Amino acid sequence: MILQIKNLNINYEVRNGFVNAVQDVNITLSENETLGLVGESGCGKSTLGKSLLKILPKNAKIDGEILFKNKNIAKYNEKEMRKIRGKHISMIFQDPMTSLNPIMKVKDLFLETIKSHYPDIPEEEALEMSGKILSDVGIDPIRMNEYSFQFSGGMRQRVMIALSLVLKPEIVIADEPTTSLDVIVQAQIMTVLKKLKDEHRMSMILITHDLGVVAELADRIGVMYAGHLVELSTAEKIYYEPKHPYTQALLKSIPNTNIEDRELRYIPGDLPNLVKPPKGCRFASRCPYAKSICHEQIPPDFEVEGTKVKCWLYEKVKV
Ligand SMILES: Nc1ncnc2c1ncn2[C@@H]1O[C@H](COP(=O)(O)OP(=O)(O)OP(=O)(O)O)[C@@H](O)[C@H]1O
Repeated sequence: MILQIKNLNINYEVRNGFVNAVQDVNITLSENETLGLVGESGCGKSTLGKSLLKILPKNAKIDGEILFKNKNIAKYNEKEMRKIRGKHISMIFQDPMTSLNPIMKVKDLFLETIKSHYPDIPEEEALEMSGKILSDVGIDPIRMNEYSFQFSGGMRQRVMIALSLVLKPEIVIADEPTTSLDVIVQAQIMTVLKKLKDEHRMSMILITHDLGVVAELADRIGVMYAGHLVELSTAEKIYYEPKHPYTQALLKSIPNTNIEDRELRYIPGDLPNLVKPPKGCRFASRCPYAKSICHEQIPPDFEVEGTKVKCWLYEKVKV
């Protein structure tokens, strides 16, 4: 097990209290595994992803354990975390336009990243590493001498992926890596990411609001709703035997490619206010099956046919 997240709670301090963005989340990640993390905007996916690198804003407070190779990095200070970031755990952000410094040549972006972990590396060697990973993502190494603003959106995202992978981290966290790109470029980028992930035998956490994006890539999928991990199972079980009413609704809301049935189904209602979250299940007010206990008590994680599901409907099945 490369990563174990235990009882993770993340609260943002705001003027009127705390936003409970992540509550009591437990997840494990194995070597070479891809875990998809899905849910609609505001459910806490990015907060969880960023907490693993401790790059949350100052008003965020993390409780719980984040065990990376059995060491609790949740307790690490900034200096210790700097040794982890990029080299052991790296992140691909959703918008390469803002996360790549446009006034640096691409080769200098690589040199900066490599030298921050290997200060004594000869420049020639660092450039060779950079050229190799750039060609792996389909960019001619000669373009290292250009600035990132000279690249198209899809090419910038390839540069971003190459930069995140150049130090061969054990875990890469990809946060909506293709959201800002058109569908064809999205597919190309995901193919590159999958190929490199397999070649380098990395583990990946793929964060997205789009269940379709994780369909082919993820081994397991975690579904988040309003700060709770409501369901966790293999990708197959999530698609073919979804257990949580929210997962079921999310699957129904995927636009159908069949022209005859092009109805996009929305889930009625809104996400709850996370400053004053509901007492029980956070999906209860939108759930067609809600019973009284759902409004009163947070469901535990029930284990049903190999799926972890946080829902009172499974109370009688098995705890
Ligand atoms: N800096 C912050 N201060 C206060 N609250 C925040 C802050 N950042 C995020 N939040 C809140 O935390 C909750 C989770 O946000 P988060 O961005 O993790 O969700 P998300 O699922 O990744 O959404 P998106 O896909 O839109 O980024 C939301 O209610 C959000 O408003």
